[in-house]
Amino acid sequence: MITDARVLRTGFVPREVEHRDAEVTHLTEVLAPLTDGDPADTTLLLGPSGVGKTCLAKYTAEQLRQEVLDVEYQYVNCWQNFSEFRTLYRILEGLGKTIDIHRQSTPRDELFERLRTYDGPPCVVILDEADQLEQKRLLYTLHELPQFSMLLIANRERELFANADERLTSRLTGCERVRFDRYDSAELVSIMDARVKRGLEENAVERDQLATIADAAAGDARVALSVLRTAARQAHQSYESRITDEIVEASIPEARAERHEKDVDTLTPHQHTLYEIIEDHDAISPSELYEEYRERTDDPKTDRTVRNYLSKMDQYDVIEAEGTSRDRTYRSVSETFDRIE
Ligand SMILES: Nc1ncnc2c1ncn2[C@@H]1O[C@H](COP(=O)(O)OP(=O)(O)OP(=O)(O)O)[C@@H](O)[C@H]1O
Repeated sequence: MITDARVLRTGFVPREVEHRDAEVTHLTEVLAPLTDGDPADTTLLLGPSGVGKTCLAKYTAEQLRQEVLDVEYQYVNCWQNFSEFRTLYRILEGLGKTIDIHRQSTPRDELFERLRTYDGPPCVVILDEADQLEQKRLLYTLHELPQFSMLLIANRERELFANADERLTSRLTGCERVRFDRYDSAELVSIMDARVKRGLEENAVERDQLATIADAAAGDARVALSVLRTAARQAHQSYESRITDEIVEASIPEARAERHEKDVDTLTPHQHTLYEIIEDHDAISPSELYEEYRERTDDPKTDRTVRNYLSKMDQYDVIEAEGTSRDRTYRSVSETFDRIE
């Protein structure tokens, strides 16, 4: 059944991306100055979840690295490395510049200094979920340094600029933007089909079944591939020679639940506390939520940071099993926040 499990994994960067020619061309043009040794403009990649922003950023940077030997790229997920120190550390670590740096005691300015004095090959820095960075000074610094070219990935521009000061906002408002729309069903089918050809035995899944998965995924390739992976694994474990319709039907909620669990695993301790409070209530007002969070936490974040977390959590309701109370709570909390803003 499964001939190459790697190609079904979420983090897999395919050799060819499907249906994103215009976006690939745009990004390649943005990065073109690097082929002559010049820095590229800072670029924002914007769009909802699962539309290929991360995949295309990595793919284009990889293509460039194959074309120009003397170029580096570093990828950091700011959702997991939300503090300035952690993101800086990850970039320097990738560049082999963290010798002698102690996570507890090295001052942040020392890390910034290492970034400024970096004299290796030009480097493309991909900051995924860049809106989650708590402090945005790092963006300003990277934007100013000619050794680095930044690709900033976020769902919405508004969140990316949320706690940026005027200096940074004025720098970034003029930068390049690549916008991504949701896929339609036929596009999702061909994204899955390319993986099926490389990762599953022939005739393991029918096109109609891929269409059913695509409809359930509602434009999100991450969800579509996750359902496909769950179905293939299920068929494999049941010694089926092909994926049955029943397996497809069962895999849709299962993949959503699995995805949700993984998302919860990636929450930071503060985000986790918020998540737990929301879980404990059928509905909760933003002020009650913030109060309870302050009570449960020794070093609470500001109200604004908390709102930022919540708007991020709101995304999970898209992939959450339909109609659970948690789902509704997320929606009501973040909608209320939206109304306040
Ligand atoms: N055009 C494409 N061709 C092939 N695979 C794709 C394409 N778009 C997305 N994928 C695959 O779909 C999955 C989700 O894509 P990706 O992580 O790039 O989405 P995203 O827009 O960055 O979403 P998120 O905001 O949730 O991180 C990945 O496994 C990726 O490889």
